[in-house]
Amino acid sequence: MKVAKFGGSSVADAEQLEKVARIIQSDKERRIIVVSAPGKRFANDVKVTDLLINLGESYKENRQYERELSLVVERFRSIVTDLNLSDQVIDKIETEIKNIFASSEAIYSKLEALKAVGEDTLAQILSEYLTSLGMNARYLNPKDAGLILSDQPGGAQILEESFDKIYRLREYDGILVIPGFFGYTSTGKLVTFSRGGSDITGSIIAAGVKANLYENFTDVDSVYCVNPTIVNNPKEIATLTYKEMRELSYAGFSVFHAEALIPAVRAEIPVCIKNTNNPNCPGTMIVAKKEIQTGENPVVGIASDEGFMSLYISKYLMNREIGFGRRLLHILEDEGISYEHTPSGIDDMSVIMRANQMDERKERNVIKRIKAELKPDQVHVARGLALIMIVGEGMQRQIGTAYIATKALKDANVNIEMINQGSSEVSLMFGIKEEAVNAAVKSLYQAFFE
Ligand SMILES: Nc1ncnc2c1ncn2[C@@H]1O[C@H](COP(=O)(O)OP(=O)(O)O)[C@@H](O)[C@H]1O
Ligand SMILES: N[C@@H](CC(=O)OP(=O)(O)O)C(=O)O
Repeated sequence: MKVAKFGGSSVADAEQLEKVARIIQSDKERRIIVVSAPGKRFANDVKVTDLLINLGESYKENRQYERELSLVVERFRSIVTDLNLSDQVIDKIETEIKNIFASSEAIYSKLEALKAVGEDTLAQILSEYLTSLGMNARYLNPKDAGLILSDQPGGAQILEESFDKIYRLREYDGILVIPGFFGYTSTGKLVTFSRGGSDITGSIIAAGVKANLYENFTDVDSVYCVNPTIVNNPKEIATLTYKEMRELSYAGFSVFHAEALIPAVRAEIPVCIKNTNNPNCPGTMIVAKKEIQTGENPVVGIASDEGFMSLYISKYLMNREIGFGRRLLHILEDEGISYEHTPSGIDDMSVIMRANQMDERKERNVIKRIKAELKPDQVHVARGLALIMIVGEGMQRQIGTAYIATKALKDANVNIEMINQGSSEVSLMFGIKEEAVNAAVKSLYQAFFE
């Protein structure tokens, strides 16, 4: 049995959905289908999830929202019309959205429910379309599929008890179409994963039913060794290990959600990234282990991501002060801030975190508390930081990777603000200024792959 997830680009319009139907039809093993909400049809288009978020913002701020609502409805209407389906589902969307607004739930719960309308509607449309083509397909709500999630709106996580129920989906002999991106808490409240989270739903379902393969259909032929929007026609990656992909997706390979691998890894389900627009292309396989041939490039990929900041603290004799790091991290914990890395020296320590977690108010609080409680010699914040991650299991055995990387950065005239080698030696990370990212990535690509 295979679980196939189709991303926003694969379900963006009727033409894409026709391709999706052909892919499902061409392999009887594709029994469970997970879908995103319609994504962008062209460069400046707006994803349905973003249309829903805009609608929610207008509602929350008591503004007129008829225009935002009609953008959502019209997007689905054109799909339904082009696929020659009944427009029953269109009437339902409007009613459902109005019911969400009229409910007595807290505003944040209403906005969560609203965000899920894109996936939920598309799954119903696809199921109806597959049925119209003579396939035995059925829409299944995530609650009925057994997706029980933690109560963390916009960042929910799967609860262990879900998996036994999901396993029972194997018993159904037709095709199940399940909306991605959301599930329910044990008290029945709808919660979403973080953005891009349909990948996570697919992985959970694949792990739950113990699928032979989790196929993740998107709009590129494979995972490339570097972001294709930075380097033209980069090399394709045929096989990656779970560990490599986890590092790369965390560090900016947005083609696959960073949290989506974990369920598949635990159940040892291989993952294949494939192109809906070119389904005969083999794509990229993500597996538990791979043989590393002698002479093979130790680096498989170079990922980059922007939007980080660092909090720098220095204090003479910090190394002698027991509990300094713990107290610093505790201050961040109190403000609800998670951190990514903590490079440190004898008398100084930096905490690297995503900048969107710390607005000006939080920054003032954090600095005030650090000054009062830790009495540092210096404390300051630097925004506009980008992280570049060089990844490859082969790096464990290869001498000179850091040399090649630092030379490439020097050749591109890029200043390194921070270096961190992961303990597993599978990744090497550099912190640089955001404006230098493209030049740095291009130079690193040349050094390792050309
Ligand atoms: N290393 C990479 N390899 C392939 N695609 C990448 C990589 N890094 C970023 N991407 C981007 O990821 C996009 C696919 O992810 P996404 O837009 O989330 O797809 P979907 O709509 O299928 O969910 C590609 O179009 C590509 O621009
Ligand atoms: N539609 C949701 C979830 C998702 O996975 O979308 P996509 O497959 O387009 O990345 C989002 O935009 O976040």
